[in-house]
Amino acid sequence: MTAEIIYGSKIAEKIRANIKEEVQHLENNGVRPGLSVIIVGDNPASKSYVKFKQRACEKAGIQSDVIELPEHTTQEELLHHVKQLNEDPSVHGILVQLPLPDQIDEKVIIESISPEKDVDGFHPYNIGRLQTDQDAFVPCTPLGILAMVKESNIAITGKHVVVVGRSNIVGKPAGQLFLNEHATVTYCHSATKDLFNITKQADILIVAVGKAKMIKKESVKDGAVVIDVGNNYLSDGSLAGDVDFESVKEVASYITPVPKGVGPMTITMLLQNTLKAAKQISSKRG
Ligand SMILES: Nc1nc2c(c(=O)[nH]1)N[C@@H](CN(C=O)c1ccc(C(=O)N[C@@H](CCC(=O)O)C(=O)O)cc1)CN2
Repeated sequence: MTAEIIYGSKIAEKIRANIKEEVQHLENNGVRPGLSVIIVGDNPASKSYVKFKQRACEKAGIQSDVIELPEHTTQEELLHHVKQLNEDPSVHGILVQLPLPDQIDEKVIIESISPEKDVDGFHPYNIGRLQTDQDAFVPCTPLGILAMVKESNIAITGKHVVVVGRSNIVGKPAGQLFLNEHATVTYCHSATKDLFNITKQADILIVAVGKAKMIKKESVKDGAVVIDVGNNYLSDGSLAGDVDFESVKEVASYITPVPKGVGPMTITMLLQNTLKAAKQISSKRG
């Protein structure tokens, strides 16, 4: 079997075209969706992700502003910036790029973002709503994964979804999202015993651990759908996923590549969440 490749970049193009139209429509009614991104420090990967976000916003007609703060920024200073954005009526979405430097507590910052502007979907309010299957801002990467799976007409109900990784950004909400779609979900992590025996039982395998090429074909069931969230920069400057693409594509039915797989969908779901925030906030204001 050779897997069908799910190009997130292609699916993203279609969704972004629709978002652009909706943004235009909203603007014709006097509301220009606005996203503010805060980045602290000089992490090169974070800087390039923020650039992707800015460029995507521009193309979709979304107003985007980036606040760049130095590495030594204190938690109080960052809280002050978030507070200002919470109060700014032209800002519909607020995103603090992660990771943050050690002197800042990520959880405190995330909780300071107004839940109605939390387009990353990381605030406990939105996480709680996702967990109780209510409308919420859902974290962009899991939301993008679900959109790719649905767009590829892959059935989810009753399927065994194995999530490798338990981060708050990807692993945990991805499992929750697929549970809400009536999958049977197993989480695996660094303390999981006999990991590859469990990955081999997955109908849909989502890997988000940050270890280049750790999943080989021997750890994947014939016909499984394999979603690779990894973005690992190797010493030669190349980019690798968490899945050994060349080997796993021989046994999987569907596989996402890196790059051009999950990454572009993450950015697209950020645009979608920003549009949703702008619609909700403007309709409340009347
Ligand atoms: N506040 C947030 N911080 C972080 C998030 C997030 O969703 N919100 N996610 C990740 C990083 N991330 C977005 O911020 C992200 C990572 C990768 C990509 C992407 O498009 N990758 C490309 C390849 C990149 C390259 O060529 O260098 C791809 O996979 O095709 C987008 C967004 C951590 N922080």
